[in-house]
Amino acid sequence: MSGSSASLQPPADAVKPVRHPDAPAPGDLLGAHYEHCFGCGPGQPHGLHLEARAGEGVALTAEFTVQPAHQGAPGLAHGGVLATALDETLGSLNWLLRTVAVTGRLETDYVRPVPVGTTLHLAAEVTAVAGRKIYSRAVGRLDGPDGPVAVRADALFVEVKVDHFIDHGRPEEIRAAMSDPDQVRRARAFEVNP
Ligand SMILES: CCCCCCCCCC(=O)SCCNC(=O)CCNC(=O)[C@H](O)C(C)(C)COP(=O)(O)OP(=O)(O)OC[C@H]1O[C@@H](n2cnc3c(N)ncnc32)[C@H](O)[C@@H]1OP(=O)(O)O
Repeated sequence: MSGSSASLQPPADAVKPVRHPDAPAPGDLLGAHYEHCFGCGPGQPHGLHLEARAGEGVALTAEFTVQPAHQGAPGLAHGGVLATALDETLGSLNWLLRTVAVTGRLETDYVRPVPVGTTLHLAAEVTAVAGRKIYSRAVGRLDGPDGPVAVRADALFVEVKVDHFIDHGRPEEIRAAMSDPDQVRRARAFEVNP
């Protein structure tokens, strides 16, 4: 059974998403947007280390291998960790739009358990944009990109200004991220907002 709530249905005036001309080429790895991101950052020993790769249009694929640190029930991935994998994958789509946005709503269907050691193959796309609202969906499969569906999500991201992070984040982390020598990571976090 599946079906997302009314607030995840794009309104009548929603438009198709437009891939930014400077978006990474299809097949390119996106890389981590922040060293300490629990979803993708290399500086998080127990993080997901999710790797996303640009697709065609405003779509991408990602992979995440479930580690022992990600268990909920014995030998199985924790549901919150799987939601994180979906959130991170969906959030990465915003780099293809060159929009800074945060998750407003994330609805997840858990279809099959995901064992430790499994690589989850995720695919996500933006379906519509309405003003600051970005509608997207993702699916995660076992055993390969065409394997059985394990998880699904529909989401609404909301575009924010860089002030969102400056106003709400801790100054020490904001300062460190702003002085990250990796220009792409800096741009993804702070410099792409109009
Ligand atoms: C820098 C690179 C980032 C890469 C991210 C990687 C993946 C990780 C993604 C995340 O996990 S982000 C962290 C988790 N999310 C948050 O911490 C967000 C916390 N929430 C907020 O900061 C605010 O609630 C939010 C910015 C989402 C919205 O507040 P605003 O005051 O800016 O907007 P507003 O409340 O006016 O809502 C704007 C529109 O979105 C709609 N909306 C907002 N939240 C909604 C919601 N939860 N459900 C449905 N609709 C929602 C709202 O109804 C409205 O629709 P209309 O324009 O049609 O009136």
